[in-house]
Amino acid sequence: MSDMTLGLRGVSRIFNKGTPGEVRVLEGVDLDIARGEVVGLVAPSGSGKSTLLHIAGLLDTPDTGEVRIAGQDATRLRDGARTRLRRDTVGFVYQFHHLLPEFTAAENIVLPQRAAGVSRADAEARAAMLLGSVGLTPRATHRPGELSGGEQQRVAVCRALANAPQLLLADEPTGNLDPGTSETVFDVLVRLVRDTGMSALIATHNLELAARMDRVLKLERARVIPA
Ligand SMILES: Nc1ncnc2c1ncn2[C@@H]1O[C@H](COP(=O)(O)OP(=O)(O)OP(=O)(O)O)[C@@H](O)[C@H]1O
Repeated sequence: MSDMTLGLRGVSRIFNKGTPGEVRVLEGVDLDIARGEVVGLVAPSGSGKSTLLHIAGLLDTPDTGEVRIAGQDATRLRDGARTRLRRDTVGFVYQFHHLLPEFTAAENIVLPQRAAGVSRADAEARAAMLLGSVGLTPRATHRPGELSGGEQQRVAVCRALANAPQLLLADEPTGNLDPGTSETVFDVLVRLVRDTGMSALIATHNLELAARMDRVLKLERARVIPA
């Protein structure tokens, strides 16, 4: 098994190529994340953070370059195989929770497991365990609209970890929260990542939070470099 959870080689992404509106967002990006490594990504708004995370998480494909996840070259896979690799290895946390409003906190964590073929009993047990680990057992039957912003985001963290991904990608996971709540959600996120030994790439504007990670990178002039 590869010691690298994520490897990008020479990744470029150019929107509206060859037109007056051409945007060169990523150019020749190289990035490796080792197993168990927690890496911060600090980048100004509009610099290509989301584009990079989408490519790393197989939601978008680069114009050139290679994306390897868990030892597999994703750029060579057909759509169905890419989707399966994403489902089995990557978890996402976004700035806004994107929980399904009509389902309870527990159901939001059960559903991705059911989609991956886990039995209802096992999925419910894992959802209960995850909610317990972020201090939300008393909120398991609440719908997202009945939860605070910090609680919603803690549920979103549990959902991202539902299928025990090898790689967690987080795009400003606390960007929508006040400083105190942001701290709590961030602590929960990093603790769960460390406890399970997964790798993470966490984009944040918050330099204090970024400093707690193993390594901090920045995105500058379409390249990823040490911060
Ligand atoms: N589908 C697209 N078509 C054209 N341009 C795009 C597309 N997606 C992103 N861009 C442009 O690429 C640049 C990077 O966008 P991206 O969303 O990756 O930035 P970001 O760093 O995540 O910004 P923010 O922090 O504000 O979300 C921006 O200038 C954006 O306008």
